[in-house]
Amino acid sequence: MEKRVTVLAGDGIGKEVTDAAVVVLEAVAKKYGHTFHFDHQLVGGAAVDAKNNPLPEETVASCEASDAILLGAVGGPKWDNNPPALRAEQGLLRLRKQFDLFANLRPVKAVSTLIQSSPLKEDIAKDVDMMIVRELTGGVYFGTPSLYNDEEAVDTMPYSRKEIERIVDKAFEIAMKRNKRITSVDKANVLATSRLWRQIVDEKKAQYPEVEVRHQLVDSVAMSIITSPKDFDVILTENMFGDILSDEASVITGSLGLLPSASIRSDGFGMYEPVHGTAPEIAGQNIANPAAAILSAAMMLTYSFDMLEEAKAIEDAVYGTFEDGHFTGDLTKDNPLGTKEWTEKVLQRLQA
Ligand SMILES: NC(=O)c1ccc[n+]([C@@H]2O[C@H](COP(=O)([O-])OP(=O)(O)OC[C@H]3O[C@@H](n4cnc5c(N)ncnc54)[C@H](O)[C@@H]3O)[C@@H](O)[C@H]2O)c1
Ligand SMILES: CC(C)[C@H](C(=O)O)[C@@H](O)C(=O)O
Ligand SMILES: [Mg+2]
Repeated sequence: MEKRVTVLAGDGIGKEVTDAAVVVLEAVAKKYGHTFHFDHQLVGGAAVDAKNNPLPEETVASCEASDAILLGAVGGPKWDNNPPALRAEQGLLRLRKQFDLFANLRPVKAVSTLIQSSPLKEDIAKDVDMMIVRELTGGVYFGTPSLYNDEEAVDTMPYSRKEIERIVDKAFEIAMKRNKRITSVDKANVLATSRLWRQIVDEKKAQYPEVEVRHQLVDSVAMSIITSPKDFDVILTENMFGDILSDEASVITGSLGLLPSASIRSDGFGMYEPVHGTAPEIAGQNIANPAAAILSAAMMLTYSFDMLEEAKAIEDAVYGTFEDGHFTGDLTKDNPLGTKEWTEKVLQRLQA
Protein backbone atom coordinates (compact mmCIF):
# COMPACT_ATOMS: atom_id res chain seq x y z
CA MET A 1 0.00 0.00 0.00
CA GLU A 2 1.06 3.57 -0.59
CA LYS A 3 0.26 6.17 2.09
CA ARG A 4 1.04 9.82 2.69
CA VAL A 5 1.77 10.95 6.23
CA THR A 6 2.23 14.55 7.34
CA VAL A 7 4.81 14.63 10.13
CA LEU A 8 4.48 17.52 12.58
CA ALA A 9 7.38 17.22 15.00
CA GLY A 10 6.51 20.45 16.84
CA ASP A 11 8.70 21.57 19.72
CA GLY A 12 11.00 20.25 22.48
CA ILE A 13 11.27 16.47 22.48
CA GLY A 14 8.66 16.35 19.68
CA LYS A 15 11.39 16.12 17.07
CA GLU A 16 13.36 13.37 18.79
CA VAL A 17 10.35 11.14 19.36
CA THR A 18 8.78 11.63 15.91
CA ASP A 19 12.17 10.91 14.29
CA ALA A 20 12.09 7.59 16.14
CA ALA A 21 8.52 6.85 15.01
CA VAL A 22 9.38 7.64 11.39
CA VAL A 23 12.37 5.27 11.26
CA VAL A 24 10.22 2.54 12.77
CA LEU A 25 7.49 3.17 10.16
CA GLU A 26 10.15 3.05 7.43
CA ALA A 27 11.33 -0.32 8.71
CA VAL A 28 7.74 -1.61 8.73
CA ALA A 29 7.17 -0.35 5.19
CA LYS A 30 10.30 -2.18 4.03
CA LYS A 31 9.36 -5.40 5.81
CA TYR A 32 5.77 -5.51 4.53
CA GLY A 33 6.24 -3.98 1.07
CA HIS A 34 4.48 -0.64 1.68
CA THR A 35 5.51 2.87 0.67
CA PHE A 36 5.01 5.67 3.18
CA HIS A 37 5.64 9.22 1.94
CA PHE A 38 6.52 11.55 4.82
CA ASP A 39 5.94 15.27 4.45
CA HIS A 40 7.51 17.24 7.32
CA GLN A 41 5.76 20.49 8.23
CA LEU A 42 5.80 23.05 11.01
CA VAL A 43 3.36 23.40 13.89
CA GLY A 44 3.34 25.04 17.32
CA GLY A 45 6.20 27.21 18.54
CA ALA A 46 8.46 26.23 15.64
CA ALA A 47 5.80 27.52 13.25
CA VAL A 48 5.32 30.73 15.27
CA ASP A 49 9.06 31.38 14.99
CA ALA A 50 9.25 30.65 11.27
CA LYS A 51 5.86 31.89 10.02
CA ASN A 52 4.31 33.87 12.85
CA ASN A 53 1.45 31.35 12.86
CA PRO A 54 1.18 28.17 15.01
CA LEU A 55 -0.70 26.42 12.19
CA PRO A 56 0.55 27.75 8.83
CA GLU A 57 -1.47 27.26 5.65
CA GLU A 58 1.18 24.95 4.13
CA THR A 59 0.79 22.67 7.14
CA VAL A 60 -2.98 22.53 6.76
CA ALA A 61 -2.64 21.89 3.01
CA SER A 62 -0.22 19.02 3.62
CA CYS A 63 -2.54 17.45 6.22
CA GLU A 64 -5.46 17.73 3.82
CA ALA A 65 -3.46 15.90 1.15
CA SER A 66 -2.36 13.15 3.56
CA ASP A 67 -3.86 9.90 4.77
CA ALA A 68 -2.88 10.60 8.40
CA ILE A 69 -0.97 13.01 10.64
CA LEU A 70 1.85 12.04 13.01
CA LEU A 71 2.49 14.70 15.64
CA GLY A 72 5.18 15.09 18.31
CA ALA A 73 4.19 17.79 20.80
CA VAL A 74 3.91 21.57 20.92
CA GLY A 75 4.66 24.28 23.43
CA GLY A 76 7.36 25.55 25.73
CA PRO A 77 8.33 28.52 27.89
CA LYS A 78 9.48 30.54 24.87
CA TRP A 79 5.88 30.97 23.65
CA ASP A 80 3.99 30.90 26.97
CA ASN A 81 3.51 34.66 27.17
CA ASN A 82 2.50 35.17 23.53
CA PRO A 83 -0.95 36.57 22.75
CA PRO A 84 -3.59 33.78 22.47
CA ALA A 85 -3.46 33.43 18.66
CA LEU A 86 0.33 33.05 18.74
CA ARG A 87 0.54 30.46 21.51
CA ALA A 88 2.13 27.19 20.42
CA GLU A 89 -0.78 25.10 21.79
CA GLN A 90 -3.17 26.94 19.46
CA GLY A 91 -1.62 25.04 16.55
CA LEU A 92 -2.65 21.73 18.07
CA LEU A 93 -6.11 22.89 19.15
CA ARG A 94 -6.83 24.33 15.69
CA LEU A 95 -5.71 21.09 14.03
CA ARG A 96 -8.07 19.07 16.22
CA LYS A 97 -10.99 21.43 15.53
CA GLN A 98 -10.34 22.03 11.84
CA PHE A 99 -10.03 18.32 11.04
CA ASP A 100 -12.95 17.43 13.36
CA LEU A 101 -10.83 14.92 15.31
CA PHE A 102 -13.46 14.48 17.99
CA ALA A 103 -12.56 11.03 19.34
CA ASN A 104 -9.34 10.86 21.33
CA LEU A 105 -8.39 7.30 22.26
CA ARG A 106 -5.78 6.92 24.98
CA PRO A 107 -5.02 3.30 25.88
CA VAL A 108 -3.39 2.68 29.27
CA LYS A 109 -1.88 -0.75 29.57
CA ALA A 110 0.43 -1.99 32.31
CA VAL A 111 3.23 -4.19 31.01
CA SER A 112 4.65 -6.74 33.44
CA THR A 113 8.26 -5.90 32.53
CA LEU A 114 7.69 -2.26 33.56
CA ILE A 115 5.82 -2.85 36.81
CA GLN A 116 8.98 -2.10 38.81
CA SER A 117 8.93 1.44 37.34
CA SER A 118 5.38 2.15 38.55
CA PRO A 119 5.08 4.04 41.84
CA LEU A 120 2.05 1.86 42.64
CA LYS A 121 2.25 -1.50 44.40
CA GLU A 122 2.62 -4.39 41.99
CA ASP A 123 -0.73 -6.02 42.81
CA ILE A 124 -2.52 -2.71 42.06
CA ALA A 125 -0.65 -1.84 38.86
CA LYS A 126 -0.37 -5.24 37.20
CA ASP A 127 -2.90 -6.25 34.52
CA VAL A 128 -4.35 -2.75 34.21
CA ASP A 129 -5.85 -2.35 30.74
CA MET A 130 -8.12 0.63 30.14
CA MET A 131 -9.06 2.83 27.22
CA ILE A 132 -9.73 6.49 27.89
CA VAL A 133 -12.18 7.84 25.30
CA ARG A 134 -11.84 11.61 25.52
CA GLU A 135 -14.06 14.09 23.64
CA LEU A 136 -11.55 16.34 21.86
CA THR A 137 -13.25 19.15 19.95
CA GLY A 138 -15.75 20.60 22.42
CA GLY A 139 -16.13 21.77 25.98
CA VAL A 140 -14.15 24.43 27.75
CA TYR A 141 -11.21 24.23 25.32
CA PHE A 142 -13.35 25.75 22.58
CA GLY A 143 -16.04 27.70 24.44
CA THR A 144 -17.10 31.24 23.64
CA PRO A 145 -17.22 33.76 25.13
CA SER A 146 -13.65 33.54 26.24
CA LEU A 147 -12.20 36.60 27.86
CA TYR A 148 -9.00 37.67 29.55
CA ASN A 149 -7.97 41.00 30.99
CA ASP A 150 -6.24 42.13 34.15
CA GLU A 151 -9.52 42.35 36.07
CA GLU A 152 -11.50 39.39 34.79
CA ALA A 153 -11.20 36.15 32.83
CA VAL A 154 -13.97 33.96 31.42
CA ASP A 155 -13.97 30.45 29.99
CA THR A 156 -17.18 28.83 28.79
CA MET A 157 -17.98 25.12 28.66
CA PRO A 158 -20.56 24.33 25.97
CA TYR A 159 -21.63 20.89 24.75
CA SER A 160 -24.34 20.15 22.19
CA ARG A 161 -26.38 16.93 22.07
CA LYS A 162 -24.75 16.08 18.72
CA GLU A 163 -21.23 16.47 20.10
CA ILE A 164 -22.00 14.26 23.07
CA GLU A 165 -23.88 11.62 21.08
CA ARG A 166 -21.05 10.93 18.67
CA ILE A 167 -18.41 10.41 21.36
CA VAL A 168 -20.81 8.29 23.43
CA ASP A 169 -21.47 6.12 20.35
CA LYS A 170 -17.72 5.77 19.83
CA ALA A 171 -17.23 4.65 23.43
CA PHE A 172 -19.96 2.01 23.13
CA GLU A 173 -18.45 0.71 19.85
CA ILE A 174 -15.07 0.42 21.56
CA ALA A 175 -16.54 -1.19 24.68
CA MET A 176 -18.24 -3.85 22.52
CA LYS A 177 -14.78 -4.87 21.24
CA ARG A 178 -13.30 -4.89 24.75
CA ASN A 179 -14.70 -6.00 28.12
CA LYS A 180 -18.07 -4.28 27.68
CA ARG A 181 -17.78 -1.94 30.65
CA ILE A 182 -18.00 1.85 30.46
CA THR A 183 -17.35 4.31 33.26
CA SER A 184 -18.78 7.63 32.16
CA VAL A 185 -16.98 10.39 34.04
CA ASP A 186 -18.59 13.75 34.74
CA LYS A 187 -19.27 16.40 37.36
CA ALA A 188 -23.06 16.15 37.22
CA ASN A 189 -23.41 17.39 40.81
CA VAL A 190 -22.21 20.80 39.60
CA LEU A 191 -22.17 21.16 35.80
CA ALA A 192 -25.13 21.41 33.41
CA THR A 193 -23.04 19.97 30.57
CA SER A 194 -22.40 16.91 32.74
CA ARG A 195 -26.11 16.42 33.38
CA LEU A 196 -26.82 16.44 29.63
CA TRP A 197 -23.87 14.06 29.18
CA ARG A 198 -25.35 11.62 31.76
CA GLN A 199 -28.79 11.83 30.16
CA ILE A 200 -27.40 10.97 26.70
CA VAL A 201 -25.28 8.10 28.03
CA ASP A 202 -28.41 6.66 29.68
CA GLU A 203 -30.42 7.03 26.46
CA LYS A 204 -27.71 5.32 24.40
CA LYS A 205 -27.20 2.38 26.70
CA ALA A 206 -30.58 0.95 25.66
CA GLN A 207 -28.99 0.27 22.25
CA TYR A 208 -26.14 -1.69 23.85
CA PRO A 209 -27.75 -3.93 26.47
CA GLU A 210 -24.60 -6.03 26.79
CA VAL A 211 -22.53 -3.07 27.98
CA GLU A 212 -22.44 -2.37 31.70
CA VAL A 213 -22.52 1.39 32.29
CA ARG A 214 -21.64 3.22 35.46
CA HIS A 215 -21.55 6.98 36.10
CA GLN A 216 -18.86 8.30 38.39
CA LEU A 217 -17.92 11.85 39.39
CA VAL A 218 -14.54 12.98 38.15
CA ASP A 219 -13.06 13.74 41.60
CA SER A 220 -13.96 10.24 42.75
CA VAL A 221 -12.52 8.72 39.54
CA ALA A 222 -9.25 10.58 40.14
CA MET A 223 -8.98 8.57 43.35
CA SER A 224 -10.20 5.22 41.98
CA ILE A 225 -7.71 5.34 39.07
CA ILE A 226 -4.95 5.04 41.67
CA THR A 227 -6.62 2.81 44.26
CA SER A 228 -8.29 0.32 41.92
CA PRO A 229 -7.27 0.92 38.29
CA LYS A 230 -8.21 -2.63 37.27
CA ASP A 231 -11.89 -1.72 37.78
CA PHE A 232 -11.82 0.33 34.59
CA ASP A 233 -12.31 -0.90 31.04
CA VAL A 234 -13.51 2.10 28.96
CA ILE A 235 -13.43 5.55 30.56
CA LEU A 236 -15.68 7.91 28.63
CA THR A 237 -15.30 11.59 29.37
CA GLU A 238 -15.30 15.17 28.14
CA ASN A 239 -12.30 17.12 26.90
CA MET A 240 -10.66 18.58 30.00
CA PHE A 241 -11.42 15.72 32.39
CA GLY A 242 -9.88 13.33 29.82
CA ASP A 243 -6.75 15.45 29.57
CA ILE A 244 -6.20 15.38 33.31
CA LEU A 245 -7.14 11.74 33.93
CA SER A 246 -4.88 10.46 31.13
CA ASP A 247 -1.72 12.01 32.60
CA GLU A 248 -2.76 10.62 35.96
CA ALA A 249 -3.37 7.13 34.55
CA SER A 250 0.03 7.15 32.84
CA VAL A 251 1.80 6.78 36.18
CA ILE A 252 0.29 3.32 36.60
CA THR A 253 2.27 2.13 33.59
CA GLY A 254 5.56 3.57 34.84
CA SER A 255 5.95 6.68 32.68
CA LEU A 256 4.06 9.31 30.74
CA GLY A 257 6.57 8.51 27.98
CA LEU A 258 4.69 5.27 27.29
CA LEU A 259 1.21 6.56 26.47
CA PRO A 260 0.16 6.84 22.81
CA SER A 261 -3.02 8.38 21.44
CA ALA A 262 -5.22 8.53 18.37
CA SER A 263 -7.46 11.48 17.51
CA ILE A 264 -10.00 10.31 14.98
CA ARG A 265 -12.63 11.78 12.69
CA SER A 266 -15.81 9.88 11.86
CA ASP A 267 -14.43 8.75 8.44
CA GLY A 268 -11.30 7.23 10.03
CA PHE A 269 -8.87 10.04 9.20
CA GLY A 270 -6.70 10.64 12.22
CA MET A 271 -3.88 12.38 13.96
CA TYR A 272 -1.56 10.28 16.11
CA GLU A 273 0.47 11.72 18.94
CA PRO A 274 1.94 10.82 22.31
CA VAL A 275 -0.06 11.92 25.35
CA HIS A 276 3.00 13.68 26.79
CA GLY A 277 4.19 17.18 26.00
CA THR A 278 7.44 18.77 24.86
CA ALA A 279 9.33 18.11 28.15
CA PRO A 280 11.52 21.22 27.61
CA GLU A 281 13.88 20.32 30.47
CA ILE A 282 15.07 17.16 28.72
CA ALA A 283 14.75 18.32 25.07
CA GLY A 284 17.72 17.91 22.74
CA GLN A 285 19.56 15.53 25.08
CA ASN A 286 18.68 12.19 23.46
CA ILE A 287 17.06 10.97 26.69
CA ALA A 288 13.32 11.17 25.94
CA ASN A 289 11.38 7.92 25.80
CA PRO A 290 10.16 7.50 22.20
CA ALA A 291 7.82 4.58 23.03
CA ALA A 292 4.67 6.73 23.16
CA ALA A 293 5.40 8.18 19.72
CA ILE A 294 6.27 4.78 18.25
CA LEU A 295 3.10 3.24 19.73
CA SER A 296 1.13 6.19 18.32
CA ALA A 297 2.50 5.25 14.89
CA ALA A 298 1.21 1.71 15.53
CA MET A 299 -2.21 3.18 16.32
CA MET A 300 -2.07 5.01 12.99
CA LEU A 301 -1.56 1.70 11.21
CA THR A 302 -4.50 0.17 13.12
CA TYR A 303 -7.06 2.96 12.98
CA SER A 304 -6.33 4.81 9.72
CA PHE A 305 -4.59 2.23 7.49
CA ASP A 306 -6.17 -1.04 8.66
CA MET A 307 -2.67 -2.61 8.79
CA LEU A 308 -3.27 -4.76 11.83
CA GLU A 309 -0.39 -7.19 11.39
CA GLU A 310 2.06 -4.34 10.87
CA ALA A 311 0.76 -2.51 13.97
CA LYS A 312 1.15 -5.66 16.04
CA ALA A 313 4.72 -6.05 14.76
CA ILE A 314 5.55 -2.58 16.12
CA GLU A 315 3.88 -3.25 19.48
CA ASP A 316 5.66 -6.59 19.81
CA ALA A 317 9.00 -4.95 18.99
CA VAL A 318 8.43 -2.21 21.60
CA TYR A 319 7.30 -4.57 24.38
CA GLY A 320 9.95 -7.11 23.36
CA THR A 321 12.62 -4.45 23.77
CA PHE A 322 11.43 -3.88 27.34
CA GLU A 323 11.45 -7.64 27.93
CA ASP A 324 15.05 -7.70 26.73
CA GLY A 325 15.81 -5.29 29.61
CA HIS A 326 16.33 -2.10 27.58
CA PHE A 327 14.89 1.10 29.07
CA THR A 328 15.21 4.86 28.71
CA GLY A 329 15.99 7.08 31.71
CA ASP A 330 12.37 7.72 32.72
CA LEU A 331 12.01 3.99 33.45
CA THR A 332 15.36 3.12 35.00
CA LYS A 333 18.35 4.75 36.69
CA ASP A 334 20.43 1.67 35.93
CA ASN A 335 22.32 2.23 32.63
CA PRO A 336 19.46 3.76 30.65
CA LEU A 337 19.67 3.84 26.86
CA GLY A 338 19.39 7.07 24.89
CA THR A 339 16.42 7.78 22.63
CA LYS A 340 18.30 6.74 19.48
CA GLU A 341 19.95 3.70 21.04
CA TRP A 342 16.65 2.41 22.42
CA THR A 343 14.97 2.96 19.04
CA GLU A 344 17.81 0.99 17.45
CA LYS A 345 16.92 -1.98 19.69
CA VAL A 346 13.30 -1.74 18.51
CA LEU A 347 14.49 -1.71 14.89
CA GLN A 348 16.65 -4.78 15.50
CA ARG A 349 13.62 -6.62 16.89
CA LEU A 350 11.50 -5.54 13.91
CA GLN A 351 14.11 -6.65 11.42
CA ALA A 352 14.78 -9.99 13.14
N1 LIG B 1 0.14 17.12 22.89
C1 LIG B 1 0.97 18.11 23.14
O1 LIG B 1 1.49 18.73 22.23
C2 LIG B 1 1.27 18.47 24.57
C3 LIG B 1 0.84 17.68 25.62
C4 LIG B 1 1.13 18.06 26.92
C5 LIG B 1 1.85 19.22 27.15
N2 LIG B 1 2.25 19.98 26.09
C6 LIG B 1 3.09 21.17 26.27
O2 LIG B 1 4.40 20.73 26.65
C7 LIG B 1 5.01 21.73 27.49
C8 LIG B 1 5.54 21.07 28.75
O3 LIG B 1 4.44 20.60 29.51
P1 LIG B 1 4.56 19.75 30.85
O4 LIG B 1 5.96 19.87 31.38
O5 LIG B 1 3.44 20.11 31.70
O6 LIG B 1 4.26 18.24 30.40
P2 LIG B 1 5.21 17.17 29.67
O7 LIG B 1 4.34 16.03 29.30
O8 LIG B 1 6.01 17.80 28.60
O9 LIG B 1 6.21 16.69 30.83
C9 LIG B 1 5.75 16.20 32.09
C10 LIG B 1 6.86 15.36 32.74
O10 LIG B 1 7.01 14.13 32.04
C11 LIG B 1 8.32 13.99 31.49
N3 LIG B 1 8.19 13.43 30.15
C12 LIG B 1 7.23 13.72 29.24
N4 LIG B 1 7.40 13.01 28.14
C13 LIG B 1 8.48 12.23 28.33
C14 LIG B 1 9.17 11.29 27.53
N5 LIG B 1 8.77 10.96 26.29
N6 LIG B 1 10.28 10.69 28.04
C15 LIG B 1 10.70 10.99 29.28
N7 LIG B 1 10.08 11.86 30.09
C16 LIG B 1 8.99 12.50 29.60
C17 LIG B 1 8.90 15.40 31.47
O11 LIG B 1 10.30 15.39 31.53
C18 LIG B 1 8.24 16.02 32.70
O12 LIG B 1 8.94 15.64 33.86
C19 LIG B 1 3.93 22.80 27.73
O13 LIG B 1 4.18 23.86 26.85
C20 LIG B 1 2.63 22.11 27.36
O14 LIG B 1 1.65 22.99 26.88
C21 LIG B 1 1.99 19.61 24.81
C1 LIG C 1 -1.07 20.86 24.85
C2 LIG C 1 -2.49 20.76 25.30
C3 LIG C 1 -3.34 21.73 24.54
C4 LIG C 1 -3.04 19.32 25.18
C5 LIG C 1 -4.45 19.24 25.74
O1 LIG C 1 -4.73 19.81 26.81
O2 LIG C 1 -5.28 18.60 25.10
C6 LIG C 1 -2.21 18.25 25.88
O3 LIG C 1 -2.16 18.42 27.26
C7 LIG C 1 -2.75 16.87 25.53
O4 LIG C 1 -3.02 16.10 26.45
O5 LIG C 1 -2.84 16.55 24.34
MG1 LIG D 1 -2.52 16.62 28.34
